[in-house]
Amino acid sequence: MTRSGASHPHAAAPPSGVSSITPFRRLMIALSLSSLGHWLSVLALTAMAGALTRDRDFQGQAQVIGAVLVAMLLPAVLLAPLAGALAARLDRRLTMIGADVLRFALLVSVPLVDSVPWTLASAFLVACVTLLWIPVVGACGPGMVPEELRDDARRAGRLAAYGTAPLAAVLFSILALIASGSFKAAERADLPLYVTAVVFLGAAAAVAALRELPTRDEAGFSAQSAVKLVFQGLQPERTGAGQAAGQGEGQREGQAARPGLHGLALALVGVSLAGGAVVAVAKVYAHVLGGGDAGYGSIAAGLSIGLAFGAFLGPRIFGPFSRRRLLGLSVLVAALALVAISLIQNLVVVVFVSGLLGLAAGVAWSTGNAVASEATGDRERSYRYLGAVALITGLLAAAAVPPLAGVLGDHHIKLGGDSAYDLDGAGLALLIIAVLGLVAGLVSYRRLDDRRGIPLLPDLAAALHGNTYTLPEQVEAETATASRAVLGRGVFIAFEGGEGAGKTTQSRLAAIWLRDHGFEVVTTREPGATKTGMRLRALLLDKETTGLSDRAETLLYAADRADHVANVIRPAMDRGAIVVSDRFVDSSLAYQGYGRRQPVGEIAQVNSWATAGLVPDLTVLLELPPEDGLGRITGQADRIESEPYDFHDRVLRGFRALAEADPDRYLILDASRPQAEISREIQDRIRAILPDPIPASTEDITSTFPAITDA
Ligand SMILES: Nc1ncnc2c1ncn2[C@@H]1O[C@H](COP(=O)(O)OP(=O)(O)OP(=O)(O)O)[C@@H](O)[C@H]1O
Ligand SMILES: Cc1cn([C@H]2C[C@H](O)[C@@H](COP(=O)(O)O)O2)c(=O)[nH]c1=O
Repeated sequence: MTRSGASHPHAAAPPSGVSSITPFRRLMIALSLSSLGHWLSVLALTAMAGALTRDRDFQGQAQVIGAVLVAMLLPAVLLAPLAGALAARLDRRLTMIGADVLRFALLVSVPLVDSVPWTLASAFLVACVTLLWIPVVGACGPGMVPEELRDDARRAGRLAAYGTAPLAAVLFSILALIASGSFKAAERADLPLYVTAVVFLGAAAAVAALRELPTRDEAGFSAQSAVKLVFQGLQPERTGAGQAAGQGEGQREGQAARPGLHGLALALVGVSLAGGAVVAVAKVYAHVLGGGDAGYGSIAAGLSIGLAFGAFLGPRIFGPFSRRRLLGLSVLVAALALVAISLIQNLVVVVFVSGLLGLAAGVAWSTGNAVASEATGDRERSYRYLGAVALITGLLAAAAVPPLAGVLGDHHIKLGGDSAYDLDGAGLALLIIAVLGLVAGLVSYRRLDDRRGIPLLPDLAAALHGNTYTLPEQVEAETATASRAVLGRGVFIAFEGGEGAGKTTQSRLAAIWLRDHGFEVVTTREPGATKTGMRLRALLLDKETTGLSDRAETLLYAADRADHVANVIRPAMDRGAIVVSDRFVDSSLAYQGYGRRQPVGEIAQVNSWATAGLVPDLTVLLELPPEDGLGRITGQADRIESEPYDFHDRVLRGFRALAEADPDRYLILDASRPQAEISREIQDRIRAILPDPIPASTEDITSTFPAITDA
């Protein structure tokens, strides 16, 4: 049984316009070229290692190629903070141009020197230079756009940095095809190296043409140790000496209370291991399957194209499906794809199944990011954490899988009669990693699953149709709950949104409309609906209240809410009234969680206790850009309204994330539209949750609908 997800009449369009800022656009061109060079250099240097070891046995060749990958990943794991600190002291333009020219020179030198040690050394040096380049671009980009476009700028940067990977793989395959038809075996790896070098030269020229680079004085450099990020996990960040001294216990409790985060780490490791293992042996595996370097490039292309599609399409296709379930499932699909890659020894099949593995990994990446952001309330930090887990797992895969393939060696398995099955070392190593991935997938699915008892297949099928699956007995129970509303159980409707979005206006309009149709309605608000609440409101919103810690603020809002539920909401609902509240728990999740960057999961727990688990039957989310909402407010801004734009922007995004995570409970509306239009949509939705819907025809016939105007 399914029910429709919340209607989304207004999908908050991200502010557009970064591409119209010429210096930023030019920087993105330079970043795209440099990133293209980076991805090409990984393929070209590993191909060179393969060419230089072509006379060695499988084991020797796999190990040298694995060593090149390790040399290219190790600096990012060990030296990122050092490189960040160094880059911050250097001139930005010179660093970027110098880094590109250096990479050009290193790549040209590799075929000229033509030795394994120099190829390894160059791989390491190219990666070190890349490490200097990355923080400079990271620091320049956001400074070139206005504050409100910073998120867009970050997204554009990530697209340029990662979106070029599939292009690089396709280009490499084409170059490898050309080289195989034109050069001797010993020289076939040279062409991709020279082309990569030229791409870096192009990136240097693009930076040289960029006159408007911010100077070195501006802040914005950040490069954290991947190891530290992984060990720190998604624990709340310690921000002060007091916290460090006194809150260890609380943090441990918080971590344990955040459901699914252990499953999250395991899922990320599982999927990165599967992807990393394919990359680690793709070169030798393609050779075993008779594909040469073009085959190697095709496997990389399959993987990276799948990854891009998965990351982009996953959240769109599986919209209403539980993200936690989806994360566990995508790890299982990636591991199963790896089983197929290891056993079906046909290059074309391997390329396509690599695409499937990439697709699953992309879905896991975007879903993992959403799950982590939801738990921490900090998208950037979650993103960095995911990147660090993928990097370290990739490094381990590159270091361990090729030697494992060599040690395992080839196996000739007799299947009875004349038939036999050949399983080479690479295939066997991939099979072992696939089994590990399956275990990680199963355990993480169990730990992450937040819809236990709901069968998976109908749930998935409903999600693909844009709906959320509901058990028949659940629907009956919900209908019965609604029916009891007029018989003594009440209905609870909350209005949420940023400052000046129109919550007070719309909650009043809804209440008038409901009363007009005979319901007992209690309108209320947070904070400050009770006597104690009014004192808390004064304390919380008074600008004289300075130095209030984020945790104390959260608890004061929760205290107001506890009093509100116990003395106003519950009693009204118990006598069957409809309660309409201007703000409820989601305000704390959005303001104190996303706005103040505190863990959303922990705030939800505190509030669940404070409200004895009360959840609105419907939450109307009024979305309005902060500048518009704050512009609507007349009079002095209070303590929260006075927070910077960034804060209110995080709050807006926080509300959206909450609504998207539970679409059935929300009605998301574009609050910039005329009041009457908004209130009409709210009435339609309220009608649907009332036990005895007010027939629209009644209104038409009797014209009882009051002419409501804003007082
Ligand atoms: N749809 C609308 N279009 C234009 N103005 C509106 C709209 N809805 C409300 N307003 C006006 O915006 C101002 C703020 O509205 P309202 O007090 O309802 O917002 P709010 O979300 O409750 O604000 P706050 O966060 O301060 O509680 C009021 O002057 C109101 O008349
Ligand atoms: C319930 C709640 C509120 N806030 C903030 C949001 C607003 O800035 C004020 C309340 O003012 P309003 O004019 O009545 O909307 O408080 C919050 O930060 N956390 C909460 O839980």
